[in-house]
Amino acid sequence: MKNSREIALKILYEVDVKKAYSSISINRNLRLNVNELDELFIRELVYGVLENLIFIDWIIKRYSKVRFSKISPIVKEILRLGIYQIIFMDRVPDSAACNESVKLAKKYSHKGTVGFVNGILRTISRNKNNIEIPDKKLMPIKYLSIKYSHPEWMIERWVNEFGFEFTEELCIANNKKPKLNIRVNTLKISRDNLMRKFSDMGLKVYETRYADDGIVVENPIKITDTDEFKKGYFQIQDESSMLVGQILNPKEGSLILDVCSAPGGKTTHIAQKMNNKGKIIARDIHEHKLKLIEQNAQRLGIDIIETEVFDALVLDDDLVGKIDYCVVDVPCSGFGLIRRKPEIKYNKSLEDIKEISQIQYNILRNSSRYLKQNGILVYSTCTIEREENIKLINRFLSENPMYKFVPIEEVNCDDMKINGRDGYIELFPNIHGTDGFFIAKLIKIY
Ligand SMILES: C[S@@+](CC[C@H](N)C(=O)[O-])C[C@H]1O[C@@H](n2cnc3c(N)ncnc32)[C@H](O)[C@@H]1O
Repeated sequence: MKNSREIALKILYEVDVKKAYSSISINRNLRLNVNELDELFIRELVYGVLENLIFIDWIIKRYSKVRFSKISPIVKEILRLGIYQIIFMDRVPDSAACNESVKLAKKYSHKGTVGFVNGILRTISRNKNNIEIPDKKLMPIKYLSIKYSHPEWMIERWVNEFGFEFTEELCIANNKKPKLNIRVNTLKISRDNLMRKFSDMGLKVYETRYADDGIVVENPIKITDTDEFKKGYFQIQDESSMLVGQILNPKEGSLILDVCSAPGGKTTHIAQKMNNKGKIIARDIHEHKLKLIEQNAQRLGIDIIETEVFDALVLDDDLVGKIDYCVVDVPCSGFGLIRRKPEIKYNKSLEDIKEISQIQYNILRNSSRYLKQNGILVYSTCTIEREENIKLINRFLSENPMYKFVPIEEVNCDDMKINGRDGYIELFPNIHGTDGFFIAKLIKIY
């Protein structure tokens, strides 16, 4: 059987070389009879390395006699794991970190690399309190990039958009673990009653700040194994994403179109808001993902959702002018989710943002055509990139004068941190404690 470090190595290799998603690779590899303590250790190793990858590689480049590009992928992962333990994990003695890394090198690489791994890790261990990074004043972008492991192009963009201090706070928040948020299924139970049940189970819970249906769980257990989950009392969903249904605020009996709906977090919430009365057409381009909506809807006791495979980039003439509410939760760069999926930082480029924002615009333009007069459209992304958010909406409104913003009244705008009066909200992990998110609310006026 593989030990914890071997499993972490396998996951990191899959994420880096095979471009797997960390969450999917972790879940797949942890299915194999791993006990709870080992699971926590593996998660800490994997997320720790991914969160601090640029900093860790900076250290390798400083101390390695072999050029970084010449180090084989598997040896790189072994070094990264070793360095993470030495620099960030006080409870692992450096000697154990070195010895275990050497064992991995013996097993997974050729003999020649064993001495290399041993030598570099012991040198780093000796120098770990004197690792220099670029100067904050002289090279501010490089400083933030290496200290918080975000690519330079991303930092430069954010510093221009949000300023240096904000960007530093954002990077710090991006490297922190998010708290588990769940959405109460008010079709089956009230928030108070579910909180009481959770407290009785020994869970520390409190209400989400902005979302009416959300609960924060401080000390989660395997919550999807509970009877409460199986009975459909709740759904796992970040607070930011719950605000889409809250802001859409649909009337019972309406006809809703959700053009990018899988896996259905928002669709099922909207059905809940409609008291399971009316009809929701839930579309997505991927058939296998639509099955997840159907499974969730069944568990939650919802039967007003009809799923359909449909490409939102294609205009469906049959629905033009027929929809009361349209949800446009587009695919995006995902930079609001760095806390959950740190590899996002390294897998996307500036070109990807340009490309995805054109797709988003085309999806929005088609979706807007489905609204009746006075119909409402909510556009959302899980990114903080303004090119995919407010700049895109402003362009849409200037080219399509029959739509305008609707002031958002469904979220407490007296809270100075959130302002929806102009018809949109931006959420940031460093300010709101949520995923980075954008929601705009539009109406078709003629
Ligand atoms: C942000 S996710 C949607 C999340 C979902 N609304 C929820 O709350 O669970 C974007 C979705 O868009 C889908 N998608 C991507 N391109 C699409 C297209 N051209 N037409 C329809 N769906 C698309 C993806 O498969 C993905 O499920």
